[in-house]
Amino acid sequence: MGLQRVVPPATTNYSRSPGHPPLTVQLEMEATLSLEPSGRSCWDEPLSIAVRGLAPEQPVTLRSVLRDEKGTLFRAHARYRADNHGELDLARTPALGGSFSGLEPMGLLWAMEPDRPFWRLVKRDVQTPFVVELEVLDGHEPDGGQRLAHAVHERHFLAPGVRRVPVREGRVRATLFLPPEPGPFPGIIDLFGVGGGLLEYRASLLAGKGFAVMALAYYNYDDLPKNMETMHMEYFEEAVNYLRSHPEVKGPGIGLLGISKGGELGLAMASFLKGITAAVVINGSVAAVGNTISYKDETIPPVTILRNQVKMTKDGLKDVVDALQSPLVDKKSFIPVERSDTAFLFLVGQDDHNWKSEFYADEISKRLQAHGKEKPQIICYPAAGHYIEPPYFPLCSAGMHLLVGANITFGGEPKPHAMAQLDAWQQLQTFFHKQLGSECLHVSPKI
Ligand SMILES: CCCCCCCCCCCCCCCC(=O)SCCNC(=O)CCNC(=O)[C@H](O)C(C)(C)COP(=O)(O)OP(=O)(O)OC[C@H]1O[C@@H](n2cnc3c(N)ncnc32)[C@H](O)[C@@H]1OP(=O)(O)O
Repeated sequence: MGLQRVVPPATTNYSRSPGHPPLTVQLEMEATLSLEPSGRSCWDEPLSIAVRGLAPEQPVTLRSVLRDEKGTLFRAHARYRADNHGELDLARTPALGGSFSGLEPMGLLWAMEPDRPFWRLVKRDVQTPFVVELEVLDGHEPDGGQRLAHAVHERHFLAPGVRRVPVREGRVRATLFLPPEPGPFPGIIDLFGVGGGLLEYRASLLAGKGFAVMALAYYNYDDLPKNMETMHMEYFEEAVNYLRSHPEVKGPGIGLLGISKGGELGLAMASFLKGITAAVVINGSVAAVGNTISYKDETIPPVTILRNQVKMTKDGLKDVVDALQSPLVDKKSFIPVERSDTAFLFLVGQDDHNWKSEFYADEISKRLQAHGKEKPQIICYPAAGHYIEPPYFPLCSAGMHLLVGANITFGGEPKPHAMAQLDAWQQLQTFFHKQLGSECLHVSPKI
């Protein structure tokens, strides 16, 4: 359902000839809220949102809400004023304040905030959509005005025709997403970070862009280890071999995508394992952190934790950005990236407070070049934090860190972080299409 009824009557003055009093006509206009595409769309797709049938210059408030699968509500609102024709198009009209201000056609999604502190928007079951409710209220009180129009929109994580295949092969625990037939498709392994489990939403969205993407669990899932102790590269090697030999995956090499701890593991895979053509690392570390990485008879020990460097923010959160020893000091913890022939793209939030992502990317670049390897591409996003997600996920700037055991700041400002997510999503697709030799699909960079 894209649009719905409503309304109080709008009053319009029609001036007749000079000398006659104006004729006042009561027009029974219905305010409508329309979304394009209507009814449903993919989570990473931009939406056109417009309201029609308002009075000229009418002040209104737009509100959005969605409920996550654990029952937490995420909400945003913004104040607007209709134009002279009683219309409001979020692509042309700036918000006057609220959860965001200025021209933000998708602000009602990316600026959402949870009603539960330190809660992050996570999609657990990609086979169901998030249902977003939007409403238009009369006036500028986000909680007060009469409801003028209302719409319900489904945001899906599986594009039409994308296939979801659970994988339980040897030790590998994963879910493979395949684009609509026919293949073969460039293959990518997708890794999340500390917390473990099997998060599928990024892989499912990316499969909608023409890639065979395997979301790979590595701990705290099914019969995998409950905790991260030693990360054995042999497990990841099995996953790489599985994907490379899949009949719908195009060879010869595959891609890796990893965020945070998943980025660190991606780097280790690209350093130790064969068959990895391209890797995108989102805010990853070049040092082993919190656990040992091992492959055959080699081990990379974790960097030292500098507990006395944990700071407290003015909001009472821990800031751990200085709490890891430099891998230039703890040299044995530096992942041997110089062994890799993989093409790298580093996506860096310059306000990452989890760890020093920009420093790590620069050190990797220096190390690769010093060994005659290809210079990696590094894209830095000012004021973006640690959790660079697919487009329109609201910023999670603080939350429980399972390695620290306390709420920490992850950094980032909502607007620049949202812009970073949008750009990063385009950049990584372009990079993978180029490196893995597929045709570049058209993607429109709009927020
Ligand atoms: C003083 C000492 C100093 C030491 C100084 C050390 C310095 C140290 C430097 C930094 C070191 C960085 C090291 C790597 C940095 C990363 O890797 S950052 C993390 C990146 N995270 C990811 O990529 C996501 C990974 N996955 C996940 O987080 C999990 O899959 C999920 C999403 C929580 C779901 O897992 P699950 O097992 O199904 O979750 P569930 O059983 O429902 O809940 C588990 C816990 O998570 C919480 N949770 C669940 N869903 C959510 C949600 N949506 N939002 C928030 N919390 C949630 C629950 O409340 C629950 O907490 P408890 O009740 O147990 O307290």
